[in-house]
Amino acid sequence: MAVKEEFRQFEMEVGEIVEEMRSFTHEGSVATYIPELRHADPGTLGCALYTKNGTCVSFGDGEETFTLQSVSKVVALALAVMDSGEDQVFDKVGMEPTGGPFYSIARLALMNSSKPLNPMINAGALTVTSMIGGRTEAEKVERLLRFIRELTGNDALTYDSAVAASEFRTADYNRALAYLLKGEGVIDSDIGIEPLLDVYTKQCALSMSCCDLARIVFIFGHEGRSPETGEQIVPAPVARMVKTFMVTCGMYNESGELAIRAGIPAKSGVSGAILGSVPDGMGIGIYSPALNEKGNSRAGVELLKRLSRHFQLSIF
Ligand SMILES: NC(=O)CC[C@H](N)C(=O)O
Repeated sequence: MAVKEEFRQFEMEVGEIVEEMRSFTHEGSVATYIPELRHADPGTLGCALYTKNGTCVSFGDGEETFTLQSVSKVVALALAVMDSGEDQVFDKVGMEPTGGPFYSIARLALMNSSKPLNPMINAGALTVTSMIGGRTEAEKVERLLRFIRELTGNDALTYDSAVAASEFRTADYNRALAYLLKGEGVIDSDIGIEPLLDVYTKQCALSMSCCDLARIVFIFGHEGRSPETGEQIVPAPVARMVKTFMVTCGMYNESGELAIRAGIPAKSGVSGAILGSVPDGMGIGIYSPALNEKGNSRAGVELLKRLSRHFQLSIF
């Protein structure tokens, strides 16, 4: 009874915090460079917590669905390392934060070697996606879907084809990056660059709710094990590596500040999705599409900071 009461109190406090943070949605704006994303309602703020006893509780607009966008980079990284091996992946992609924006071409072109600095920027993510197992575009997409369904426990999960097509049509920066990387021999995708962009845009368009998001990150926070069966979905060292990238590069050039102010390994996407991992604790999934100037969810970042302060969730 006491535990139940405690949990109810906890739920109430989180609910209040979410509603308090909603005011920050007015300070951001929805991404428009992927045309389909501009339909999102900027006032939305949802959150879900996947807790240790295997239940998921959602708050605010937590039932809404949205696309992963760059949050998918953590999923793709785990999968590419599982499929192609750590050595192969990090032969092509570095491990260092950039301090620059996620889409930067200039940095890549100006470096001595065109090896992308890390897997969380677009150049690195395109390279990582090329190393997901599968001989054809369809096989790679299938591989991704199988993995994401395992991570979320949601067999119906798929990508939003309108968002994927919208990004594929307008992906000029990513197209430029991918061809540059191919020219430099970093990407040697046997499926070709256009099919690779097709896989990448479908990966970014994987569509889900905050609870799905929270379950994914819960698994990364629990050494890669399924919350129900304990089965190893992601090898523990891979889960640890992914979380470390979340701390150093997950929020792009806001990663340092978030590490100090929240101390929660997190990854964001331009849809306004954020996942946060509290080791041995909750998986946090957030959705709020109004973004700050760094491309991170304005209210989502505030919510993470506030949850961390209130419940003392910093890993440091
Ligand atoms: N930061 C992001 O979420 C970027 C993802 C988006 N699909 C892109 O490649 O531009």
